[in-house]
This record gives sequence, structure tokens and C-alpha cells, in this order.
Amino acid sequence: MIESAMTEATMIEVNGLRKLYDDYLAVDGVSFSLRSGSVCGLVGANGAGKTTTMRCLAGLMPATDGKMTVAGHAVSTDSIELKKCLAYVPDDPPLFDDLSVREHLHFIGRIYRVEGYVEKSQALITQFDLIAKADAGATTLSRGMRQKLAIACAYLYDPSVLLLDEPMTGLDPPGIRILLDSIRQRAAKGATVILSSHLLPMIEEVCTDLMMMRQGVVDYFGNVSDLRNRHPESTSLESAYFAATQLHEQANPSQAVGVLA
Ligand SMILES: Nc1ncnc2c1ncn2[C@@H]1O[C@H](COP(=O)(O)OP(=O)(O)OP(=O)(O)O)[C@@H](O)[C@H]1O
Repeated sequence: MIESAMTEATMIEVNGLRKLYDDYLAVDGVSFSLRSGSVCGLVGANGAGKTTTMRCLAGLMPATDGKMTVAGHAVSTDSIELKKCLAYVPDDPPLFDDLSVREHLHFIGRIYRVEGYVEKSQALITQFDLIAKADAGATTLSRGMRQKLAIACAYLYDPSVLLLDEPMTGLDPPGIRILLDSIRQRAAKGATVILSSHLLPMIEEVCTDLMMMRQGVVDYFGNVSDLRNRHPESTSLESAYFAATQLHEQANPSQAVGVLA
């Protein structure tokens, strides 16, 4: 659970993560650590290995190699302790066809034994502008509404680590604003967030840290302003990203697939 005051504890530790799909190496030796209160943007070209990294970290699929801990718990695919302190929201969240928005939240509240889950559910329905759909079935929701519901379900039990895979996809501009504000608020209370996205201006706005992946490896891990400082001609994270990409392509012409330096 989120601690009341922000601490400097390491919440995510990944060492030498590798993931093979059959004989295809999708993630090749990824290592990083994040402290409580960090919001880390995970960026990189399509197929760079972002979702694979997050799914391994969430314990949703086994890593081929490497060590990972979340809030002090070793990551494995069957850890109850890990599930209590971590939420992973995929870009196309699976919902229960037979449950309404409110019933989804109440179900999560009951299985995670959230105190006051009925009131908390209502607050999240209001926060994510789902009031008009509170009693509508999941199959009747739009893509953006499904995304909002999945994020609300993740927030309901106050996990100390949030892994959000392209959460802005499908959200309208007010929805994006609500999401970014909520991420900031949760981080201020000590949550650690990894946010995968291709929307670099949003990443720049909300993230303290940045991890850039290219073809299964980490090309950059550090804070956002340090990357900007490496490319002083850049006026934004987006232009620093393109400057880094260009440098990489010049140095490695055979890998010129829209990747990073
Ligand atoms: N189940 C799978 N079986 C085989 N290969 C896979 C599987 N899932 C992903 N891959 C491959 O692993 C690599 C990394 O995929 P991943 O989904 O992690 O990339 P990503 O960075 O999240 O991409 P995107 O930005 O498009 O979401 C890709 O080359 C992809 O084709």
C-alpha cells in the first residue's frame, strides 16, 4: 500500500532481465531501479520490448533470465504478495462482460479487501467521469471508458507500484489531464509508476525518470532533464528523442528503424 509520507526506498529493482519468445530475444539484459515516488516514462519504437519488460516485471509471464524485486518481493508468476502491491494496466484491458462499471470496482474492492470500497469506488467513478456509465455493462463501454475503468480498478487498492502500458491510448483530452494529475498525486504519496507511451510531450510533463529501449536493450536510463542536457539544441523531450535517434542511426546505419542513441 502507498505510504503516507514519501520515502526514498527502492521500490523496483531489475537486474539482467532477458526474455526469449521461442528463439526470439525480445528483451536482452535490462537493468534499472526506481525509488518510491518516481514516475518513469518507458519509451521506444514499436517492438522495442516495453510491454514484454512490464509483463515480466508484473509476474504475468516468466522471465528467461534475470532478477526482479518489487517493494522487496521477488517477482514470480504466482506471488500473492506481489499482486497486493502492484497493478499492471495493459493497453487493451480485459474486463468482465457481465459486470457493470460499479460492479467491477466492487469486485476488486472485495478481493483486495479494500476498506470502504463502496465509497472509494464512487469517488473513482466520479474522478474518471464515468458517472453516466456507472451501471452500464462493460461491453457497452467505449475504448477510452474501458481504459478509465481499468485504471480506476488499479487505483482502488492503492498499489505501491503502478505499471501503465500506453494508458493514454483512447483517452480524450480531459481524460488524459485527469490521468496525468492522478499519477502526480499518487507519486507524491509515494507510489512508483512506470508509464509506457509514445506521447512524448505527456511523458515530459509528468515523468521524473526516463527509460528508452531499442531492440530489447536500454539505450538511456536517467532523468528527463539529463537527456535534454545531452542534446542542448533540443527544445523538448520530443526533439531530444529525435536527435538521439538520428545520432544512433548515423552510428548504426544497419539498425535505422526509428530507434534511439
Ligand atoms: N507472444 C509473443 N511471441 C513472439 N514474439 C513476441 C511476442 N510478444 C512480443 N513479441 C515480440 O517481441 C518484441 C517486443 O515486443 P513488445 O510488445 O514488448 O514491444 P513494445 O515495445 O511494447 O512495442 P509497441 O510500442 O508496439 O507496443 C517484438 O519484436 C514482438 O514482435
